Amino acid sequence: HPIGIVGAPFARGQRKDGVEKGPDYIRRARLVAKLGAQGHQVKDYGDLKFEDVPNDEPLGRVKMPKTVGSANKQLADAVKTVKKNGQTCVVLGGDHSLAIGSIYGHAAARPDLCVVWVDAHADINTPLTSPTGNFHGQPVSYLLRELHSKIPVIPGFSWIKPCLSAQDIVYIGLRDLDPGEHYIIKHLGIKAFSMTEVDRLGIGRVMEEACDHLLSKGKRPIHLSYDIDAIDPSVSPATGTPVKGGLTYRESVYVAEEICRTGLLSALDVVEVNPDRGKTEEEVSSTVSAAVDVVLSCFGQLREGFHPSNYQLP
Ligand SMILES: N[C@@H](CC/C=C/[B-](O)(O)O)C(=O)O
Ligand SMILES: [Mn+2]
Ligand SMILES: [Mn+2]
Ligand SMILES: [Mn+2]
Repeated sequence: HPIGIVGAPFARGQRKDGVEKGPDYIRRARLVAKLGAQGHQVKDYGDLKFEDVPNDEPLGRVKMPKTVGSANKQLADAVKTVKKNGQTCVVLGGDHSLAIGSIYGHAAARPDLCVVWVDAHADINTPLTSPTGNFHGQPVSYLLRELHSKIPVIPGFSWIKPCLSAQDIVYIGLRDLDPGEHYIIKHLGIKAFSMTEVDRLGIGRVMEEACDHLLSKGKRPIHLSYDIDAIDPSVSPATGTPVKGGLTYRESVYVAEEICRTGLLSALDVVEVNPDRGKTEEEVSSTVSAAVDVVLSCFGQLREGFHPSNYQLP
């Protein structure tokens, strides 16, 4: 499939400046050229322009709801357009609150989608369970039908209707959850492979079981929402909420290789790359290059090697 790239330089889902630079740093690592070299037709739609909504009062602990709501409405429309154009959509973040718009817009075009959420965190706090009020820790709660009654009316969010059921999402990489999130995952029976399962089963079995769970009733489009903080901070330190004991570089690539192998990848978010959180140039480049390798592996880059179909041995 052809690929459509959307830059989403958004930071208002959390409090640490710099994550809005993610799209720029990933593009500067030549993502578009590298995807082209892999034989893909790539259209780069450029960066969305996000403006703070004026007099955006906090709602309890929840900060800048109108700004977050309007940015995600804008992103939802952009993602829907990319899908209507028959492209696999790649959203470059920006913080993880963007998954609200990305998944909503994707579901508008492909209502039968399922979600693979790769993250140290579950991002499933409701506004009432959130310990920080940061929206990047809440996106999944707005998308799940089963949690609809637990979400209060929020200015700027009236456009959102839940578009996912609990069995339509699988988590990989979890290792830092709040009590409310753990309660929700257990009570809704959401399939979750924390780092304990990654250690116990190995990433091979985890991917096998994750795909079996989501695709047991037949093929359907996959939305892969990849938070760079799923990967161990020794590989990707330049991010807002690093947590030790994460995916190795090899595991982070294997996840993408296996999603690619399903042939069902329909949209990808790569979020939470924050160049300002790298203590050294090397930390920033290591984080950005991990993000680029996740994308390239989602679109066919293989460690076993590759040769063009028309290759002639000289
Ligand atoms: N659970 C914490 C951390 C949220 C982390 C969000 B991230 O996964 O998008 O990095 C919160 O709710 O504030
Ligand atoms: Mn996240
Ligand atoms: Mn995270
Ligand atoms: Mn984060």
